Formats: sequence, structure tokens, C-alpha cells
Amino acid sequence: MTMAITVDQDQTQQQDAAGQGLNANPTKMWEPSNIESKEMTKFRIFVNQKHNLSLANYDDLWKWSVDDVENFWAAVWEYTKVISSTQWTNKVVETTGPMDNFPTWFEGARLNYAENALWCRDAHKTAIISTGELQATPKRLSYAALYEQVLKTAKAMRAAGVVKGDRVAGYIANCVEAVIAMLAAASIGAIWSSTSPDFGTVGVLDRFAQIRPKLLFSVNAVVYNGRPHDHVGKLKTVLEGLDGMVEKVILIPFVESMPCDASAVPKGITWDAFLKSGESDPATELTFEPLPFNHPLYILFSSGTTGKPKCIVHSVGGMLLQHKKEHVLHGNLGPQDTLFQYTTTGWMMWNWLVSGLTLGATIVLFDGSPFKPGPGALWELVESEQVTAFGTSAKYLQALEDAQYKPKEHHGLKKLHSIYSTGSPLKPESFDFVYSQIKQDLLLGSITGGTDICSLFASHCAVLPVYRGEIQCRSLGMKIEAWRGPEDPVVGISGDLVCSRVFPCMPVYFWNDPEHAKYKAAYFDNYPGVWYHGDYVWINPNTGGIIMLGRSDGTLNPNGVRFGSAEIYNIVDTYSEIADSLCVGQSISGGTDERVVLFLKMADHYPELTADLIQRLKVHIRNQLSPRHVPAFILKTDDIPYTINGKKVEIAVKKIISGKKVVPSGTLVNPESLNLYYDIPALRE
Ligand SMILES: CC(=O)CC(=O)O
Repeated sequence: MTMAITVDQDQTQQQDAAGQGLNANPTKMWEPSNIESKEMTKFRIFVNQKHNLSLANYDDLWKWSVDDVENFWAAVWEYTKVISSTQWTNKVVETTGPMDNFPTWFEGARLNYAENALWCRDAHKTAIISTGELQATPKRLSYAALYEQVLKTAKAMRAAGVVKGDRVAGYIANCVEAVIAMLAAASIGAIWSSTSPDFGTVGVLDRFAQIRPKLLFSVNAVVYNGRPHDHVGKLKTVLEGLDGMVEKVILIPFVESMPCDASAVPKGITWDAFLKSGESDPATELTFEPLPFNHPLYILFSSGTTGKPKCIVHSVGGMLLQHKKEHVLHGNLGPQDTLFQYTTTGWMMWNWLVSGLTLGATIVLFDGSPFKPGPGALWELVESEQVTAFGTSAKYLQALEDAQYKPKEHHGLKKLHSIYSTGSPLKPESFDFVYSQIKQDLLLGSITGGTDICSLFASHCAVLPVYRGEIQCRSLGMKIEAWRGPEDPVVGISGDLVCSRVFPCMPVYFWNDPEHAKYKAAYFDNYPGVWYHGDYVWINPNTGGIIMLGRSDGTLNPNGVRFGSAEIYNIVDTYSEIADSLCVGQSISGGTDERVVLFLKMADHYPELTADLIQRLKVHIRNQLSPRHVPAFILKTDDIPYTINGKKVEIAVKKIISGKKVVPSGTLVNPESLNLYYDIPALRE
């Protein structure tokens, strides 16, 4: 299918290295069947009838969704059956003027996220399946049992003095109690914020000290790589740093084989004792605080690889509406689905997963290594629990391929209809792997968005084909464009990812940012009044698909030619001699020019970086991309820095090799690796 994107011919033919190596005619990997039955189609028909339109396909619908912002979001609200105690009384949103004037959405409406997640009270319908490493049998919680647990927890929270606007935090494994505590907090109008136990104590303090939580939920221990690890030691260090801010610490006996002594933790109480503390409240039904759309639901944190993380506040209504749009319309998910997402509680994909409850679907939580006891760990789960939608990271799919594990040879994956991949761009070869070694007939949705919006900009779509290497589409309601400069959108040429119309899951504000200075600097400095996301992107004029090329601030710019690091990674990743790579620019000539440096971490079986390999790579890059893409230096490194959420840390390395000193934050898994990049003889000018 050819998308009706209007393209200026001159633009596509422009002599520009940007996007040269990108294929505007990619192979179609999958075609959806029976699209009439899909929610996206039904929604389009609903919109046509309601507004007397004749939108014929997804492309038409997307255009309408970003032109008629008010009617679009009102239609999503109605179609996905948002539960609210009061309807909105006025405009859906003010759409004129700059985007950074903090628009009020659905003025007058009152709603509660937890109420929307707990509408199903069925005792026979599983809400949560929870499992992980060394857990013999998954735990299951029905919707009725989930409601009961949230009720008890909310009563205990109220007894502990939690009120609307208080922060409730979790330094917590991906377990049922995390979801229960989050929903209980949300029912009260308190604000949930979580980090995962693998975060170092400095990283956690950098986050929680800023938001001063009243309650902290945590676990006694975690299991990773086949053995239990005590968590209480780290928890105590965090509590010392929080210096009395937290009024109660609720300790969950997550690993049964490990001690769970709440008396060893300052202000500690066990999960059971905490629940008991609310029993004097006779309520048998949850009280869902009726909240304005913009009321805070979550605080998430920017990765802050070089400074203190920013505390990004997301709204009740924004999260609910956006996630329902993504799951129901784009994913075609509903109560019949079992949604799995490999994530920790410290990644926004956890929040995304939990929103599966708002559909009445079953969600699957998993804690621990996805490769223990073996590479089939998650696929056994997919098979036994009949997972229908499986979310993971591009890195995991690569690791699975490297381990030469072929799920289709070991598992019946009959019910699986979708795989989602995120965290970093999904390279074209991974599409081949998924379709040949996992399952041929499924939607492989490469999806992208992030913490800043706790959702997606460009995503999967159940009514569109999947093309090799591409994200299927720009999401409904998200006016994503590639800009080469202010008001200069391009198609078929790479540019900065912007979103040029208001959308409801824009953060409502940053915590401790009363003048909104940090907020505006984060998204609105580059293009005043227009959301600049900091990614570098290419939109295919033929398919409407998207390719992410890396971070804009990591964009490579040698001799004035701009391109993204992902273009280089796509080539390097095809070499089995190379275990990993990092491609960054080094600023030279007093900052007036830049040269590209490619660092390679060698595979175990090929420990030395040989002249032959360098030569092969250079020729490959020259032929597949252009001579201007060939790095000035290709150097061996012993380690590549990563964030805990699996992202390569390009900017810090770029700064270091350009002569700056960088103080690593607690977000890096391997902060010591940054030392490898200081004062490299070959890079002295
Ligand atoms: C959806 C995403 O974009 C997730 C991420 O990469 O953080």
C-alpha cells in the first residue's frame, strides 16, 4: 500500500547525505488480515459516522487526528469507554498558541486511573500473572482479588495519612504488590514513582530525595542470574540518605528463601502488617478520588546520565487516554488478551504494561534475567500462559539471535499475535530473525516514545503491513514530523523528531520546577512552542513508516553532513567479530568541526581489531551509506557504557572525547567504563 503522504519532489531528490543508506522500498514482512474486524477500523467508521467524514484508511485517520485534535481525543475517550464521574464541560483543549502554555485538557471532567483499571471485578478472570527467575509456579490474581487487595492497601495508606498529592514510591521488583500499591495510591490521588532494585543507591537517592515520598514500598531480596541477592542493605542506605522523609517502609517478602525482617529497617513494617493497619476502616468499596484530567499520576525520571534526573510528572487523564489509544486502537487488545512486557518498575514500559488492566486484559509480570535458566525462559512463559502480545527490547531480540535460540522450534506460539520491540531501534536483520525463527504470522511492532511522554510517538498498528526495518506508523493524535529547521518538515530526508500539536500525555510539569524553566529547556528550546524530542528520524514517503536514527544531540555532523549513529550500528551489527559498538562525534578545531569515531568492543572469538576488519568495515560503510559516513577513527574499546534501561550512553562519551569532564550519574550500569574514553592518544588533535 502506498501512503498518501504529500512529498515535495525536490525534497526527496535533494542532494543530502541524510538518509542515503535508507531504503525507501523495504521488503514487506507481514500483511494484516481481516482488518474490518480490527478496533482501528471500527474506530475509523465510528469517527466517520459521528463527524460525517469519509476517512478511507489509516493515513486519512492519522491526518484527521492531528488536524482536529479536539474531536479526535473526544472520540478516543468515547470509543475506549473512559470511566469518569463527571463529564468535561468546556473545550477538550486549547489548540491554538504555543504547545508549552500548559493546556488544560477536558476541563471540568473528574476521573480516576485506578477506577478505570479496576472496572472488571470478575473472580474468574485473571488480572495479573506474576513470575520470574527461580519462581516455580506463577502467582495469579483474579480481577476480584486484585480489587480486594487494592482496597486493603488503600485503607492502610489512608490510615498512614496518605492524601491526594502525596508521593508514594517503590524501590521494588516487578511484582504484584508493586501494581497493587500503585493502584491504591492512584485511587487516593497520590502520585506513584518507582525505581527497580538494580538501581544503585546513588541513583535512587538522586530521584527520591527530589520528590520526598511519604511511603516507600520495597522487597527483602531479588533474584538475578540464578541466585537471590539481599536488597535490605541497599534499602537501608537509601533510607539514610532520605534522612527521615519517609514515614513508613513497607517490606515485601518477595524472595521466600531470604529473611524478611522489617524490624531491621528504619520505620519498617511488613506487607501483611501494613495491610492489617487499615482494617479498622469498615469500607467494603474503594473510594476513587474524582480528579481533574491533569492531576498527577506518576513521576518518572529522565535518565540523567550526566546530571540529576529530571522529575517528569504525568497526568491521570493523559496516561489513561494515551495508553488506551495505544492498546485498544493500535494494538487491537482487549479482555481476550494476555499482555507481557519485559521490563522493570524503573522503565516507563512498566507503566505501559499496567495500563493493560484498563482493557480488562491479563498482564504478565516477570522479574529477573530473561536468559535464566536458559534462553527459552520467556518463551516457555509465552507458551504456558498463552501470551498474545509480547513486548521486549531490541537488545533482547539480538541476544536471543546471538544465542542461536529459535523459539519456533521449541514452542507452540499459536495465540501470539504481536511482538513489540523498543529501547533502541530494531535493526532490519532482527525483523528477519523474528519472522523466520519466532513466528511468521504476527505483527512485529517496533515502537518508540519514551519516559518524557510515558507512551509512544510512532508505533504498531494492527491494520497496516510491517516493512523490514521500519516502525509502522506515526501514532494517532501525534503530529510527528522530521524537521530540518524551524517549520521545515521533510519526508524522505532525515531530521529532528518534533511533535507540532498538543497531545494529552505531555508531562503536566516537572517536579521542583516552579517557573517551568527545566521543562521548557527540555523540550521547547530548539523550536519555540513546538515539542522537540531530541531524536533524529526519517519518514519513508512510500510506506509512511519511520526509522529512528539515534539521538539528535548524538547526531554525527562531520563536514556539515548530518546523520544518525543508528545508520552505522546497522552495518556494524552484521559483523560477528564485533560484540558491540559506540559511534560518536568528536568536536575538533576549537568546536568548529567534528569527526566521527567508532569504538568497537570485540567478540570473544575475535579479540583483536585487525587492519583487515577496519578496511572491510570502511568499504562496507562507504558502499552502503556514503564516503562521508566513514568514521575518521575506528578504535577498539573494552567496554561500552549503558544505562540501566539498556541505552548506549553516547553523549557522555562524546563530551569526554571532546575534552570535557563528565560526572557519571547513578543511572549507568557500568559508570567506570567512561574512564576508558579519557585522553585517548589516537584522538589527540
Ligand atoms: C517506548 C520507548 O521509547 C521506550 C524507550 O526506549 O525508553
